[in-house]
Amino acid sequence: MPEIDILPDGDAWAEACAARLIAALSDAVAETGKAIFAGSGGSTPSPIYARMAAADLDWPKVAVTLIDERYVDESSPDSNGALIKRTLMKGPASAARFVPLFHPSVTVDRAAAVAAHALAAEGPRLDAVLLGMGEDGHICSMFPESPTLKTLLSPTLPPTVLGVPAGRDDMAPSMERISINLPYLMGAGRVVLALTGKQKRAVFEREAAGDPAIQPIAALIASNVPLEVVWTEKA
Ligand SMILES: O=C(O)[C@H](O)[C@@H](O)[C@H](O)[C@H](O)COP(=O)(O)O
Repeated sequence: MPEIDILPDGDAWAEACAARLIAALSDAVAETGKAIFAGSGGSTPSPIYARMAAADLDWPKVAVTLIDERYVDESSPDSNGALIKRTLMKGPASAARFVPLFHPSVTVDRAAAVAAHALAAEGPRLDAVLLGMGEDGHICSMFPESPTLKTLLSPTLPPTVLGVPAGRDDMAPSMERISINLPYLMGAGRVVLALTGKQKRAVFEREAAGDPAIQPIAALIASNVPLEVVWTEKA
């Protein structure tokens, strides 16, 4: 079971998450002249993005992408691209370059293939990743009941981006999605899993002890993803 870093309140929690991610990006810029950040959607990351946006970083050298996206363009309220542009890429951070996962295409799988190509062109690894977790235990678009789950969790594939079909029950996404796979997380510099609330902590502890073949959190742990879990009770 990975250690959970427990923060006293929402401010300290958001600050701790942002500081870890910014440190990883800053180290990557110093070492390689560039850095890649992949962020989550959902409601959890906004206060973290607000703090990252205020950080002193060489933003023109940073590429910002997503760990997953709904198959919608940025005019949709469900677009993670629109969310990250609005909450992270503002002020000095607007000088970063956005690498979308959504591309208009005939099918979600074709769009994912275009995204995989574009992301591979940015470099072999993500320097900093911010993950959120749903109360069903999903991270990225790795949903318990999705037919794409096994492929997304295969540790032996190269890092890539895959299309995820919509499903009918609560354990599958309600819309088509696009997601990075487990090997992208295995090769990442730092991976912060930002959690809030008693319920998510209980889900995390249950999932961590689960089956790596079908439970994403267990798969991350089994594959030695450099996971840093940062929790506070109330954000
Ligand atoms: O929805 C998304 O874009 C992310 O793919 C998803 O993994 C998210 O991080 C969790 O569902 C948690 O969402 P909340 O932060 O809203 O609880």
